[in-house]
Amino acid sequence: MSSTIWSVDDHLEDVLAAIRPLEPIELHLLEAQGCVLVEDITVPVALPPFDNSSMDGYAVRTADVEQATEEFPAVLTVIGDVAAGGGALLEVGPGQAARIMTGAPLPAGAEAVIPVEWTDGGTGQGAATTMLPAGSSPEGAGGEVRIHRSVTAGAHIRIRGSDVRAGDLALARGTVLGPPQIGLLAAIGRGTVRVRPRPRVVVLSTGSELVQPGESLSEGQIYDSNSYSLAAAARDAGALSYRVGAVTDDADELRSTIEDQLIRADLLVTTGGVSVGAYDVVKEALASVGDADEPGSGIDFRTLAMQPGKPQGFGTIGPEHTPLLALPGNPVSSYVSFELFVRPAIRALMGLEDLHRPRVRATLRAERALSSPSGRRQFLRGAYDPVEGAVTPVGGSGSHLVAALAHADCLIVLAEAQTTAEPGTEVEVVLLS
Ligand SMILES: Nc1nc2c(c(=O)[nH]1)N[C@H]1C(S)=C(S)[C@@H](COP(=O)(O)OP(=O)(O)OC[C@H]3O[C@@H](n4cnc5c(N)ncnc54)[C@H](O)[C@@H]3O)O[C@H]1N2
Ligand code: MOO
Repeated sequence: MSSTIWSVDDHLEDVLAAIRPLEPIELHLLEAQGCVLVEDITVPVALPPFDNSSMDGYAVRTADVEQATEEFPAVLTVIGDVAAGGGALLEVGPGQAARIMTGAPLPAGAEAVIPVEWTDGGTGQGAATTMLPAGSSPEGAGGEVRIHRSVTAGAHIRIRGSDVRAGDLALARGTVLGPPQIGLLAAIGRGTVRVRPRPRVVVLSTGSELVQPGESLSEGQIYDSNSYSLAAAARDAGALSYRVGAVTDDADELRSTIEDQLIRADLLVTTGGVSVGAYDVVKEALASVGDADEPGSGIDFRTLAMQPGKPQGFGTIGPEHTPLLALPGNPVSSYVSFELFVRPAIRALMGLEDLHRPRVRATLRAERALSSPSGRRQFLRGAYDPVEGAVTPVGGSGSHLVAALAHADCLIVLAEAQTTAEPGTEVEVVLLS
């Protein structure tokens, strides 16, 4: 570890400078959720593809219903049914109506649709509330219908191409595919799209004291929470995450585990073993994984001007120069480090433009002033109140406070030069959700 102290911003810049967006691949729609589109998508067929009804009702010619009222209904002959997805179309002539279902193609001759509630539904009674079920006349509607209201041409009709027309740009490259975008792609018949894939992120924790949840603890042992929180955080950031349970403090074992994992990793994250202790195995193991003949490879261990998260390792390893971030072991330190450095790296691999969490200014709501170490940017856990634009600290500054972290939804940022923050003053807040 060099004696230089790095700023949070310089470290982030170095991390992002080493990240290249992943090569695009063709994915099925649902697998592309959350991914960035790398092609412009043109509409091949108009939406809707044909003029169709927006209501269950009767397709009519407007001249036939011009004078229609409930007292003096227009009486039309029903020539049959048009159902959504139906085949051969009917033709509506003067004095005629076709019973039509929502989404069904408008038959030739018809100019508007009268909702069934504005008719007697063919019953000869008063206003209908619904159509008679098809089961009661399987051959389709016939007889007469009494129409109680007039309509103008085009009423209750969705015109072909009124949503998008063939040749329109459906989605531009660079679009992030959320549920409505995936719906549009499906609606225009696209089954697959070219996107940057989700990065595969391998998370492994180190420490001989670590036991997997569900097993029993012996004296001096603790449960491995980092590999869980960070695997979940990686998934939350958009990655496919692979959690590797804790590796003991043995440099050879760690090196061989990392080498084994490289095959399925676009990014590796380790926690623990980066400080100055005698068993800080990550530093020991990773000092020699870089290829000495390859410029830029290898892991650099640094001290950052931040709290928590002071010791950090970063570099690339293996034949593919896979980026690796070695985060400190304290649970809050590893989580905050993930938020600040790993999450943006995952998003950069995905080709997203927006790499960072939103930041807001909020009024500090606290019983006493907060203190922060001089020369280090402090990230305290907080609860943000968007209605009041206020933030309340949750727990203290200790980097072992996992329970407080679980009850926080933001980080309160105190700048390097700031050693106190008085209640009622404005502070910077990073929103975590
Ligand atoms: N003499 C010094 N000691 C320490 C310094 C220092 O500058 N001088 N820095 C402190 C800071 S700050 C941090 S942060 C930690 C970083 O330590 P390591 O990255 O080497 O992490 P470990 O020693 O392995 O563990 C630290 C702490 O976290 C617990 N831990 C580790 N992994 C997990 C896990 N997967 N799940 C839950 N908890 C975990 C571990 O048991 C330790 O309590 O160093 C300080 N020391
Ligand atoms: O940097 Mo350590 O992360 O202060 O606890």
